[in-house]
Amino acid sequence: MSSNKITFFQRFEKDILSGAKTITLRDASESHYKAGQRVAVSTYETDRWFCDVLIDAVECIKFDELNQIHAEQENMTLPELRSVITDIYGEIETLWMISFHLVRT
Ligand SMILES: CC(=O)Nc1ccn([C@H]2C[C@H](O)[C@@H](CO)O2)c(=O)n1
Repeated sequence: MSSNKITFFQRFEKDILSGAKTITLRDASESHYKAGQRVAVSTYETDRWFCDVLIDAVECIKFDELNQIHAEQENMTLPELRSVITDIYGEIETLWMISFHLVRT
């Protein structure tokens, strides 16, 4: 089912609001977002809304294909990014890269 909402861990809020983070990598359960869709963003921990984003693209990517560019788009180092993903999803092969930009209101 399509959803006009996405959550992020609170620790990423600043990076999203500053524009430093422009992608997020999710599992198949969040592969339903579509380019052009406006999505409300809230914290995972308390469901507090903090911005809207516009989805630019949703692309399938393998964990082993993650590179320095993806890390920069996540505002992390590549080892940090790999570690964050493994902490959240365990050993995962297929990810969905959701590219987005902030809607300034
Ligand atoms: C519930 C859930 O899975 N929430 C998530 C998943 C991922 N993220 C962030 C963490 C990294 O920056 C990227 C890569 O997965 O996306 C998140 O904030 N919340």
